[in-house]
Amino acid sequence: MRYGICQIELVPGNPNANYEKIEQWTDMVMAQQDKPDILVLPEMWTTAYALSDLHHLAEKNLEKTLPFLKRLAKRHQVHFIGGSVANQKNDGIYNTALVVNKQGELVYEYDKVHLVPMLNEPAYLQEGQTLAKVFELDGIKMGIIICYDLRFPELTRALALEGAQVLHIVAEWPEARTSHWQALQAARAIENQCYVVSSNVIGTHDGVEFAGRSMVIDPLGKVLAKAPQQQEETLTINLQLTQVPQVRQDVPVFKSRRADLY
Ligand SMILES: NC(=O)CCC(=O)C(=O)O
Repeated sequence: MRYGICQIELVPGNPNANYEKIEQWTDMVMAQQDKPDILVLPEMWTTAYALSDLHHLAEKNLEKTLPFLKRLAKRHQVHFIGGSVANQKNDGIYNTALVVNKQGELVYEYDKVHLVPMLNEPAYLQEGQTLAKVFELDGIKMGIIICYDLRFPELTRALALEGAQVLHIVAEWPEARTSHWQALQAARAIENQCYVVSSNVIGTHDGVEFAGRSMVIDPLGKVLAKAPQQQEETLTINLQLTQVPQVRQDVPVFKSRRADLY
């Protein structure tokens, strides 16, 4: 499966500018001879962290982003791990991730369950109430979590126990905690013996500098690709996804784990 991973600088509080950026990026990446099968976008990519403006910027029930991604998916015959967006539901605004397949169908939707206090999310957003679940693209079981979720190993373990072979992390992770960003992704890959694919942003907003360094890590924890800190970048990489069963056989942590004790 060939991946195209988006690392960009967002325009905070300006969804139209960000839709335009993502459309241009998609058209550019899909114009390559060796086209990706799957594209990965970052967290809150329509608005960025313009939290105090979300009451008028958040879209209702994905009414803008879903048709937008469906249109691009069908135009280019490509799957989207569609990052996340500020999503107004009946009882408040959620940080909602979405996955759209190349037929233009919504495959999966997930509301971030761990809101990040360090970026003040709990003051503006509602926390999701449903555990992240596995979805399939081209017959491969996968999962998606959103940024701060990375700190909670239980969430990724639940996805791995459901059979996820690839974990996607869509993020706006700050530069101040870059060492955590890198170490935790490697830890999730190693302990769950799965691939980790992440998309982060660059730039600075409201005094917070973002870390970039979007990554691809294999099930042994080896970094296969890494974007720089302060540069827009597209990571393109072929993942054979054959390594997971072999690694799980060689180091059988899923057989050795004591589900009877914890
Ligand atoms: N957008 C986020 O969830 C940021 C997470 C973060 O800053 C951290 O975990 O540290």
